[in-house]
Amino acid sequence: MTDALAAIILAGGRATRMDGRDKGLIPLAGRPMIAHVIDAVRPQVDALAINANRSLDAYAALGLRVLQDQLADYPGPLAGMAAGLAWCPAECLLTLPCDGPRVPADLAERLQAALGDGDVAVAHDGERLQPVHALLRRRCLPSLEAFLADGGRKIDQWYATLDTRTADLSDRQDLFVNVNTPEQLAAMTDAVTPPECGHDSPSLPLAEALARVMAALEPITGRQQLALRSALDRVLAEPITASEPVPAHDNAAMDGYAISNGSPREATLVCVGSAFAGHPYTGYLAPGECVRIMTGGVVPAGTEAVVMQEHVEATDTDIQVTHWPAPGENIRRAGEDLEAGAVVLEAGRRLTAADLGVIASMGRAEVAVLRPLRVAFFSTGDELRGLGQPLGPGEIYDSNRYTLYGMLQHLGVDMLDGGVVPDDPTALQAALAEAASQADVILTSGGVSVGEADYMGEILQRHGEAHFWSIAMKPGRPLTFGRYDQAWYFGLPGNPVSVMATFTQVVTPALRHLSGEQAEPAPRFQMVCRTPLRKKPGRQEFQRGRIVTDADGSMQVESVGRQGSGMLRSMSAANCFIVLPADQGDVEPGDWVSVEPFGRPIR
Ligand SMILES: Nc1nc2c(c(=O)[nH]1)N[C@H]1C(S)=C(S)[C@@H](COP(=O)(O)OP(=O)(O)OC[C@H]3O[C@@H](n4cnc5c(N)ncnc54)[C@H](O)[C@@H]3O)O[C@H]1N2
Ligand code: MOO
Ligand SMILES: [Mg+2]
Repeated sequence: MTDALAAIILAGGRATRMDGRDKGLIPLAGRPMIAHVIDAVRPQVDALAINANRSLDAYAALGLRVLQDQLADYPGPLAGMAAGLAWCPAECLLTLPCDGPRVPADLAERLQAALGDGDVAVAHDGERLQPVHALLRRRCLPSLEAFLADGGRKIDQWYATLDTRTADLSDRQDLFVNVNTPEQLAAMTDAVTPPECGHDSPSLPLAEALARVMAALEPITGRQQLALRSALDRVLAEPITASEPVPAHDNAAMDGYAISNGSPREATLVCVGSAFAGHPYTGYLAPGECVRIMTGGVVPAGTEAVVMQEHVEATDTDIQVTHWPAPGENIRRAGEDLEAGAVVLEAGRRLTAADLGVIASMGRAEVAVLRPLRVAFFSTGDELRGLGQPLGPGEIYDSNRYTLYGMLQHLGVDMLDGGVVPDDPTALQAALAEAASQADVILTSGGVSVGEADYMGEILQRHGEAHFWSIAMKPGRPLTFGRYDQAWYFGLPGNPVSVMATFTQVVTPALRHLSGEQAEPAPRFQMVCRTPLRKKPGRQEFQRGRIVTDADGSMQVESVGRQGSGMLRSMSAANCFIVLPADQGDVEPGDWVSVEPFGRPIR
């Protein structure tokens, strides 16, 4: 790269082929077509943006700036180029279409070499100019704006007014192949899938997919005022502040005697009264005096310390201290638990059992929480039967709705179970529309891979908004995220273990965020693995493991055995995921691994 370069990928056109679908977002080898263009261009330029006029959120979710045409009615690529030049933070702007994913690594360099001191360099494929594959100087913007204002729409006509150079790219024919028909899409899929990677074709790291999901989601804001008990597991809508100190008074931590300040150590102290919990002693302790006090009793004024009754010799009227306490010993100070005015619990906290107690300790009977998230879910597949029905040939029972039910229940959401929907686009779309009319989030399982009965992505693409990801995670590679009407959509892969893995790793943090929760990621620990683990480098794996405690009390982890993504029993037998990084190979006994335990013992 010589001079600073920016690029704009043109996705603003009105698609007239491929059923009018937004070309850049059509899935190609598991990812939106434009993602392939982005990957190829990004290393060649200093700044990169997308020109689009619809599906703006879907484009923005790719992590790039999205620029819309300034002119109405899709006047063609020139309007996108104008938007790009107006934004262009560099001397020159590379332009290229979103539906030509096979961008050579030297495209920018070749155009730059041809540009010299001209205004624009345009690619030539050996037969004709390819006008949207161009490198423009930023100084062309006024000329372009004037051309458009005069009603100019033809790109070649505008180029004719400039110092236009030609870049011979006839040896880079792949660049000019774009996708207009399903057949071309199939051919392109083969072309962009490197044969040596096969099944593990270009994929997105899980962390990246999660970051994209989180960036897209807007937490709900509806509130409810609830009685304290009903607020368990709900998300606080506002911070809780202590109006009074807790405890309100200095009080005894032991059953024994409050002994007065300045009493000589050998003295016999006269017992002048009692301070039981709820029954304070109201007088002042003078030197040589003590008060019988019970745990929780208010410490009288003039007290130096509380001595536990095991450390005195007592008669009915006086005591002799055998182990003199340090000043302040066994006194719990006012405000040591909660200081007056302090924020005790932050907004966004999901209330635990301990939190209910803390709030109760301040005397509050009600709290403001966010409304529960409404999550609709259904299973997809012609082979699925409900429980209790007889199975026909090739049929299986639907288990995903039961694991989803369990995991959603633990997240405290309101659930709408949509049952099983067959692999039929009309029925699936109707189910999505129904779910979207009632829920904030729709979860489905199955039908998101590349099979001929995998319709979910296509339906979302036509009627909603979809991002298809091939995530470098095992199990759980295919995942669709998007929107249907106003509802967020997660299409989980059908394999039962994949459902649970993608749910814990993507859906759980997403639902927590949508619920307004300020959630911490699930904790992971390093542990020695005592069984061998088979692992091919390529995808981050979530193998099912069991944490076991040794005779000496130290924790180790072992595999639960076979790890197929259809073997749900492996999840049942496990109490943790063994999380193996993408580049990791086999694990030998004694190697350290990262472990993510399931569940939380207290919450
Ligand atoms: N040619 C390729 N095939 C597959 C790929 C691939 O990359 N290329 N990916 C595989 C991976 S990895 C997964 S995961 C699955 C995901 O498949 P789908 O999301 O399309 O799900 P289905 O095809 O509908 O079903 C897959 C599997 O799961 C069973 N299933 C589905 N729903 C349920 C349910 N509710 N309860 C129990 N079992 C269910 C279904 O019967 C299938 O056996 O794609 C691979 N293929
Ligand atoms: O990702 Mo799939 O879940 O390997 O079976
Ligand atoms: Mg499938």
